[in-house]
Parts: sequence; structure tokens; C-alpha cells
Amino acid sequence: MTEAGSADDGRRAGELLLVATALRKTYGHTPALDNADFSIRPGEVVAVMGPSGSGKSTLLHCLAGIVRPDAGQVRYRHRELSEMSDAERSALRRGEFGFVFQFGQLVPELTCVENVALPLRLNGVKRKEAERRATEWLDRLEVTDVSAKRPGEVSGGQGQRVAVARALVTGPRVVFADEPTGALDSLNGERVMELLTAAARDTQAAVVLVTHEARVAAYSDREVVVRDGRSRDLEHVA
Ligand SMILES: Nc1ncnc2c1ncn2[C@@H]1O[C@H](COP(=O)(O)OP(=O)(O)OP(=O)(O)O)[C@@H](O)[C@H]1O
Repeated sequence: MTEAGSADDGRRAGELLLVATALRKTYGHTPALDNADFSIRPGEVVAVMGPSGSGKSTLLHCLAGIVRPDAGQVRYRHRELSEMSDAERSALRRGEFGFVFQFGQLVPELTCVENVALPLRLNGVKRKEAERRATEWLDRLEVTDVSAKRPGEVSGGQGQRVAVARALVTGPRVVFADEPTGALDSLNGERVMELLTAAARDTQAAVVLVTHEARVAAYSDREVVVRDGRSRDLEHVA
């Protein structure tokens, strides 16, 4: 390989934030992932699409270090997740990753502003400062008015905006969103996607967006399709 070639390869590889190669995961006799590849760059929104049961959520969980694959590699900024200790992986999830799920993710006993402030509090930020930053995010997600309410007192769409604020408040490098609009009507779903992708682009966060809806995937920069646990990522650089 020429020197110019290797420098170019290095630059291209350096741009990738999170790379998964040849992932396999079996639950009992059920193969959930069977040779899945994935990669994402900073600021990129990638939709993970595919039929029900094809392995989308399992792929997201492996990428986030929540599920350990049976084989294959997940590399985050040149570090192999499987080589980290459990404490290091937890610190990574708390410090660099944000999560939005379909429902049930807000703590019912806390107010919305306390929910958004929670990841900051867990990272050692003082209450007043954490709530100030949480309020800024609630404002940005256009739900300042629900600040003092508990999750049980707000609508599904408002709750999802609060959940997006909570995922973004720590300034994560990667946001993992698993069917984030699955429980919303189309108008609310589209507004949540607009706000999530705009906020992620502003902060240069990458978004891994699991969805089976083309309407939601339309907010992504590109799509990766999972079928029977296999995904081919055309952008993939091994
Ligand atoms: N914790 C688990 N225990 C046992 N089997 C599991 C578990 N998680 C996933 N599976 C199985 O692995 C396969 C892939 O599941 P996964 O949830 O990743 O698919 P999906 O594409 O996200 O599906 P959906 O769109 O319906 O949410 C399925 O056959 C599922 O039943």
C-alpha cells in the first residue's frame, strides 16, 4: 500500500464513530443476529429498518454495549466494547450515549424537569445546575410547560419530547432511539423526529434510529436494512 493510500484509509476510518463487524447473537435456538455489520459517523442519522423480529433491537443493544454479542466486534472511537470492564461500559453509556425508547422510560415519581436532570445528577452535576440545563432542553423541545408535572400527567407526545430532552441533556456523542415514535400519532411522531434530528445535528450527535416506518426513516441520512439477523452496511469500513 502506498503512503498516500494508508493516510487516506486512516482518515476514512477515523471518521467512523461506531463500527460493528460480523455480529452474531443467539437466544436459545433463535438466531437474533447472524453476521450483522453497521457503522455511523459523527452527526449522522442512520435508520435501522427491517421486518418485526429481524434483529433491529438486538443490533441496537449490541452497539450500545447493553447486550454482549456471541461473536463479532463493536468498536467505539477505536475501543473494542468487549475489552472494556462492566464499569467502563456503564461509564460510556452514562457519559457518551443517550437513549430514547418507545415508552415507559421516564421515572413516574419524578417531575419532568427532574427526569431530564437525572442523567446529569448521576454524573455528579449539582441539582441547581442540572435543573437549569434540563430546563433549557425542555424549552428547546417546546415542553417547558410540563416541567413541574409528573410523566403520568402529560400526553404521549409531551412525554416523548421530555424523553428526547433527557437523552440529549448530557451532550451524548451517540443517541440510540428504538421506535421513538411508535406510540405516537403521525403528527406528534413527526414533530418528535424533527426536534430529535435537529437537536442531534446541532450537537453533532450520531443517531441510531430503529424503526419499521418509512415515514420515520425519512428523517435519516441513510438506511441500513436488517433481514433475518443480517445487515449489510454499504458505508461499512472494516
Ligand atoms: N431477550 C431475548 N430472549 C429471547 N429471544 C429474544 C430476546 N430478544 C430478542 N429475541 C429474539 O431475537 C429475534 C430478534 O429480535 P429483535 O427484538 O432484535 O427484533 P426486532 O427487529 O427489533 O423486532 P421488532 O421490530 O418486532 O421489535 C426475535 O426472534 C426475538 O424473538
